[in-house]
Amino acid sequence: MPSRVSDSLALHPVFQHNHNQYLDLNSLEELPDSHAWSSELDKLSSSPDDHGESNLPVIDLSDSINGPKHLVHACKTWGAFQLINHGISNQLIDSMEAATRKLFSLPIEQKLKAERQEGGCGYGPFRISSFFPKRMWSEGFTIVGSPLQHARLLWPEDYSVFCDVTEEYQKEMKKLAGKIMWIMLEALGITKEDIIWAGPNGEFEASGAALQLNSYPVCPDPDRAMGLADHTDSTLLSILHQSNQSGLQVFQEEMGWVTVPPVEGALVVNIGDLLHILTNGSYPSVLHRVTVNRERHRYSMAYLYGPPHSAEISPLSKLVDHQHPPLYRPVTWSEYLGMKAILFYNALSSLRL
Ligand SMILES: C=C1C[C@]23C[C@@]1(O)CC[C@H]2[C@@]12CCC[C@@](C)(C(=O)O1)[C@H]2[C@@H]3C(=O)O
Ligand SMILES: O=C(O)CCC(=O)C(=O)O
Ligand SMILES: [Fe+2]
Repeated sequence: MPSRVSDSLALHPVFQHNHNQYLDLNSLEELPDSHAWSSELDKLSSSPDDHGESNLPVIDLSDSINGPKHLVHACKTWGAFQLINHGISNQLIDSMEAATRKLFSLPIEQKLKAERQEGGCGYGPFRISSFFPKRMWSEGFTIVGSPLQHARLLWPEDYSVFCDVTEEYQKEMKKLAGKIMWIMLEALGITKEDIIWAGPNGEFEASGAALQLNSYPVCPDPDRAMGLADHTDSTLLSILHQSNQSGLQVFQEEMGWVTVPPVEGALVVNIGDLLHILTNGSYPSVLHRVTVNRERHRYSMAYLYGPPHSAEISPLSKLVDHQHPPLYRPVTWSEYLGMKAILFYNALSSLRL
């Protein structure tokens, strides 16, 4: 069987890591015991289940004939795909990646000035870290709305460049996410009238989102380290840019862990738990994780897209009948994020009817 942390954690104890003792991962020549995952996992990079290359479909958004049907097929079979010709300019993506690199290259003491507090925005380990006995080989920065408050702490003289690029990036990602949502939903026969919270024009104006910037420094012992442990996103969908270094893997029932190599100009889209609920399981959320390497520092930017925080999400009535009863009870995004923080791998199944 493929190595999944979810398989080995029957119970989900919450580990209180001492994050006051931040380690500067960029300066370590050996893997400290606090970051050595070998006892929890099979070898990460040389697992026989890792095919080493991606079969994740590459979808061309500019192909109006075949694009939508390929996209929908990818959602049903993989829960993820790579998207090309998506309309987001290379220049904007490059600027956002440059801002991400600039942020993580700050000295650790400086980054800690913008440390994330309980579940909010700012610099720190992944929110799911407390479910694991070992620490991950990564650092993150979470942005919800404007990063102004934190950017001011990081660059007192020069925060506007970071704020401007994140604002523009989030604006463009929001439009793209809405577009992808409608391709997926229309294929299931869903129209604008079926989703009240999509707003009068169906533009998902009030949708919620977070922008998660991630850094995975080079690692002295990558086979025993974990960049980001396996998880599903608590979103409708997530749109990811990865720098030119592989590391992301998606879990596919028949193949195990499959590496998603960076494809020039492509964004990786993956289905989250809320779209799984909304579509009554037609589009399943996908388990994914990140491995690390000893050659190149890897960066990623994940746009985590969800419904308005207080909208009740439940299986769409058009997708439900006698043969297909609703599989999940209604839940709001806020409520679900709270559940994920306590139940983690069991959050989705706890909503099963
Ligand atoms: C909107 C959100 C999804 C997220 C929790 C958050 O409030 C902001 C950070 C997101 C993230 C990114 C990395 C993986 C993840 C599981 C985590 O620990 O923080 C996701 C959360 C999620 O999707 O549940
Ligand atoms: O870094 C990556 O490739 C994946 C990041 C991710 O899964 C996330 O931020 O939710
Ligand atoms: Fe993720």
